[in-house]
Amino acid sequence: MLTTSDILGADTLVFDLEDAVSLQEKDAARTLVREAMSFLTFTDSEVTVRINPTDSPYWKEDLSVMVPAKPQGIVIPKATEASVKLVEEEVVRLEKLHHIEKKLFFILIVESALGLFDLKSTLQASRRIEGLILGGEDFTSDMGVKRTADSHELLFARYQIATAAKAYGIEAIDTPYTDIEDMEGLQEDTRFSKSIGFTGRLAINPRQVEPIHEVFSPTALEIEEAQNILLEAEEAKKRGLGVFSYKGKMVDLPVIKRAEKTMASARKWGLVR
Ligand SMILES: CC(=O)SCCNC(=O)CCNC(=O)[C@H](O)C(C)(C)COP(=O)(O)OP(=O)(O)OC[C@H]1O[C@@H](n2cnc3c(N)ncnc32)[C@H](O)[C@@H]1OP(=O)(O)O
Ligand SMILES: O=C([O-])CC(=O)C(=O)O
Ligand SMILES: [Mg+2]
Repeated sequence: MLTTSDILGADTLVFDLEDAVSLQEKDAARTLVREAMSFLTFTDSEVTVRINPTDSPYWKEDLSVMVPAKPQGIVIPKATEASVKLVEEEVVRLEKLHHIEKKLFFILIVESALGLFDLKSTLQASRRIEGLILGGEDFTSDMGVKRTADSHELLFARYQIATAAKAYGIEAIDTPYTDIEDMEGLQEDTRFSKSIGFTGRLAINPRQVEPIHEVFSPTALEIEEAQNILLEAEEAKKRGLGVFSYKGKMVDLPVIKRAEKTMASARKWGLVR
């Protein structure tokens, strides 16, 4: 999995030292990831490492082995204000020790009821935070509820995470879709994620990468609509109008800003120049 990971088309890779690794394999996994990072070159995807949580005996060793291997980011699971501060303190120490100039970024996984409640102070705990992930499996386990196909048990958490990420100008990344056979279900559920403000989603299997990208990239129709709105807005501006109608619907500044965001996203995806 490590050796082929760079060609899977993911924006960011997460090499996992946490819950996908059994307790007796923790040391071996750490060594394996370090070796992979020293021998392989990663050109198509950013590389991050998910360390173990700060209430486990593994996280310090994870950092002391991984920071010198220079991933671009660290994924902090079971994130709280206290755990983010602990990780940052240790990362700062290790970056100094190894004379590493480029600062690692953090992506947090929020996956407990308390974690969700304390989001604001957690997000204020470090300036390195670039993304927020909902960890749906741990979250429902902490809540003592079942994970269901329609995910109603995640609704409140999903809205909270998407809104908090937006408030702090960082990426909102949705929990993985765990049925790796159901591509239609993945896309339908991911369309919902996008509709409430998520900007990306974790993939647990290579087959999920393309369907997720398809949902998050703007459609041809969305691009055409945004282009038309921006053209009409130019015309309206010339006529001194702050508000006008497009296809019978009101267009004012927020709508124009949304069209600009769609075009920026389309450019980022390479869909327009
Ligand atoms: C709740 C949480 O914490 S989720 C996050 C932690 N969990 C994970 O990261 C799980 C990652 N995913 C996996 O381990 C696997 O995809 C499983 C167990 C879900 C399914 O495994 P499989 O049935 O073997 O998957 P599948 O048959 O689709 O694998 C096809 C190929 O993709 C590779 N592959 C599968 N998952 C991944 C992955 N996450 N990353 C990179 N490569 C992968 C397989 O090694 C296989 O490669 P090969 O053809 O060269 O042998
Ligand atoms: O990070 C992930 O892949 C998701 C996770 O931990 C969880 O759902 O508990
Ligand atoms: Mg988890």
